[in-house]
Amino acid sequence: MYADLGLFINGRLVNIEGGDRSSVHNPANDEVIGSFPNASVSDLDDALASAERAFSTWKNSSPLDRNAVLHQVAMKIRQGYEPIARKLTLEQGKPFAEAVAEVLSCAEHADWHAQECRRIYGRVIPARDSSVQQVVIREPVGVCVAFSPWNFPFSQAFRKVVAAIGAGCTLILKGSSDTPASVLEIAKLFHDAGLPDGVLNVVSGDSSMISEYLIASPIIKKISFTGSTPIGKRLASLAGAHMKKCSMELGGHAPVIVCDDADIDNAVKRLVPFKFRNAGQVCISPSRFYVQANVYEEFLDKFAKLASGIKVGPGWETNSTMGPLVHARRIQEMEEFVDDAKRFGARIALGGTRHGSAGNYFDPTVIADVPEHAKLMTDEPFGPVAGIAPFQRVEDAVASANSLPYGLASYAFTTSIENSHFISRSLEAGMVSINHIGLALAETPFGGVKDSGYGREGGAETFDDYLTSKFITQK
Ligand SMILES: NC(=O)C1=CN([C@@H]2O[C@H](COP(=O)(O)OP(=O)(O)OC[C@H]3O[C@@H](n4cnc5c(N)ncnc54)[C@H](OP(=O)(O)O)[C@@H]3O)[C@@H](O)[C@H]2O)C=CC1
Ligand SMILES: O=C(O)CCCCC(=O)O
Repeated sequence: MYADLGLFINGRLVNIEGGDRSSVHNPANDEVIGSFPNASVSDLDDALASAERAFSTWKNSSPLDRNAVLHQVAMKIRQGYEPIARKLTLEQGKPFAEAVAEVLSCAEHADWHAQECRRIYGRVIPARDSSVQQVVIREPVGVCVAFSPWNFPFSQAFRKVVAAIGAGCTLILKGSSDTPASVLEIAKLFHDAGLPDGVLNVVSGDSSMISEYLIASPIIKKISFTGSTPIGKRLASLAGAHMKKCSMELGGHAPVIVCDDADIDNAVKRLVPFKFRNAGQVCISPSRFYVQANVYEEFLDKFAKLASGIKVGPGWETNSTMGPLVHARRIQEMEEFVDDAKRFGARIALGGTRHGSAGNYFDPTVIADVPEHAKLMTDEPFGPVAGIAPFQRVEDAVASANSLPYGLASYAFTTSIENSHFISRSLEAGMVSINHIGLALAETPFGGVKDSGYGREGGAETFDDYLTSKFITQK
């Protein structure tokens, strides 16, 4: 259990008990572990007023002050990550070691944004007339709203928080109803680090009501969403209707191209842990494996063998290397992927069924000879299921990789410079990782193309969506 949760508005935790509340369940055993308040319109108005009031000051804050708060948060994370990680595992299910890694990665995001927020440069444009001065300054867009997902409930919210407040914006943050405690921990960290009241506010409750109400508010100038493509399209159309800036980090269905000149052992060693990390509930999880025909059986055997060593169990058990799926409906979805692949003649090389009868556990699953038109090769599994298919020519594998409307992460393993250049330049994706897994670092841009969304989090681009350029010319 964890203490009952509240809303965090204007620097205070409110609605901690009573009122309209919803329960939070432990995905490992479906036990109730806590509850959170369902924000009312009045609560949302309080959050809007708080963020708007705070923006009038925070927009003019010194980069040194923002730098100090962000570095202080990084320090607090490194000192106090364990209880946060325990709550994360309790509500999301991932192994404790993964939860610790997720929380600690945010200390790096905080440090990166502390450094970068001092480099939000404008520019002077040489004028045609020497008596004229022309400058471009970059200003924070205003009050923002962010919706973060349940799969990385701390880090995916945190990345939005550090970008918004580092740019001088203020923020209303809503996490997933499956994992509400993690985002509240972020608000407490920033409050304790000296972030002024109202710069960061956290609400919870009915996501549809909250997003429709906040996005329509004239106080909100920008939205950021991480989640499914269907919901992303719905929110982007709402943002469009109200002319709000928008950044979307949506679904993916990451292709992996393994060429016959690849180091197969290296590929297997890196891909198996990353495929089954967080039970595959990762938007950049490798999920469509295209393996060149003459190394296909070798790769398949080694991949399935290494995956068979994964220990499925509760995240708090030290020997668990894969936890449950976040909610029960995902079990049914995994079963549909397996049944559909079998109907199309695919071969189950490992797993294929739920694990046990209690908790949302599904066995690590490897399915071979999956045809292009099978559901597993067209729809994002977002679970511990890998679809593998052979290819003859590298061009054919790239064509298959690009055949879906997704374009988030992509991977390739090859020792050929020619293959590496062709693949990395031809893949329609926001991110390409070759011969290793090197994405989602604080200093590198994270985001997609096509139906995987737009905008970037992290890297030198991280503040772009929270700033606007103002051109000033003076004679
Ligand atoms: N890109 C990513 O990192 C993520 C992608 N996904 C995608 O979502 C799919 C399944 O996850 P699932 O949770 O069922 O997906 P949903 O699209 O139902 O929910 C994803 C997230 O969006 C929020 N949400 C749902 N409706 C709205 C709304 N109208 N306004 C604002 N927020 C909303 C949810 O919050 P709440 O739970 O409170 O309703 C949840 O946090 C996966 O297949 C994957 O493609 C999911 C998580 C992360
Ligand atoms: O699935 C997502 O929401 C983002 C994945 C981030 C992975 C990471 O931080 O390592």
